[in-house]
Amino acid sequence: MEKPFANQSMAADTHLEDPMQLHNRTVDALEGLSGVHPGKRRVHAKGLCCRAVFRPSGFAAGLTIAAHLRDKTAEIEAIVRFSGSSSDPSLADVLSPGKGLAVRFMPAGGDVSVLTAVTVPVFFAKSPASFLDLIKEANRLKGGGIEAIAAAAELAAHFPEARHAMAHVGKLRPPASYGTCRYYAIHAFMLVDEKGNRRPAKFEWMPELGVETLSIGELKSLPEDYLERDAAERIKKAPLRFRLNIVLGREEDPTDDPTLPWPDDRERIEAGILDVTDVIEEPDGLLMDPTITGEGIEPSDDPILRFRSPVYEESMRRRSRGE
Ligand code: HEM
Repeated sequence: MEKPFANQSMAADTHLEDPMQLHNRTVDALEGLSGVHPGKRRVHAKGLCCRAVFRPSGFAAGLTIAAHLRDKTAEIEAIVRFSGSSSDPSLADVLSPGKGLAVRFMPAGGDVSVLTAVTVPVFFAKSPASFLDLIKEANRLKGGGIEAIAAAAELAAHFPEARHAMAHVGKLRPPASYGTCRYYAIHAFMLVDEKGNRRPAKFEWMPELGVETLSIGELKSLPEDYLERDAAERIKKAPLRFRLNIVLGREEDPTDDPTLPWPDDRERIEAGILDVTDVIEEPDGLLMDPTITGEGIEPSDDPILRFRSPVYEESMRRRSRGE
């Protein structure tokens, strides 16, 4: 069966289906959160780029022909970007609620594959239109000077589909390190095997150092960019290591709604180990579009996943013009 979009971003397709340019209006609304910061991403504005190597375990070879997941003797080059979720690049690390880990796998002779993940397992909205409504509402509440906690309560009341994500965000504590977070790619993807069989799966990164957060007492003396400093210091001594889990979905598990978690007991396969080895300057034109999956992994029918492609391209277009 033809595999549409397997090796390219989905931006062009969504442009055709979207004469209203919802993605443009969404980027406008994201800019409303903390203003325009020239040259910066419209969210996840503050980040640290690193070089990494991924070593597949080979356990996923029966499930997918993806070049970076099959061969257990391979060493796959990767670029990693850790980030804080805020739209404001000057916000102190401790104040930015979620953290991100975006990985660009670059297998020799195979397709590039991007995996973006954050420290909450579900998303706030199940459709692009409701996401835009939610951001507009967040902007309105901010304009009204409502305090953060009251604003969050109001958002949760107006957007019931956001309740799981809000509950997770409410429980987040500042991490000890980018290397001590568990990161979830949230969406379902379809794994495609040699015979063309497709099955739904999710991805998550487990930190080798374990999950570690900071106590209130430890927060007092932290520099604003403590996470970047910590990562740079740790990486000088030893790679930051993460294990990639593939979570296998069952027929009844929703693939089109990123606000809903899958049950905890789903089978997990350890697909490989990522070693983050060096801090680097951000390469020009780095775009972590999650619909760039490469052969062997396809975006699912999740409308948020597909929508992210034109949004990220628009954010990239603006920031690369220095806007
Ligand atoms: C409607 C849904 C979403 C919108 C509109 C959105 C928007 C954006 C934008 C505009 C950027 C900056 C892109 C760039 O300039 O390169 C970004 C980055 C990012 N987003 Fe999203 N996002 C959405 C959903 C998600 C979800 C579900 C996740 C978690 C899996 C996520 C994780 C990230 C991460 C980790 C980055 C930083 C990527 C990097 O380091 O380059 N986003 N997002």
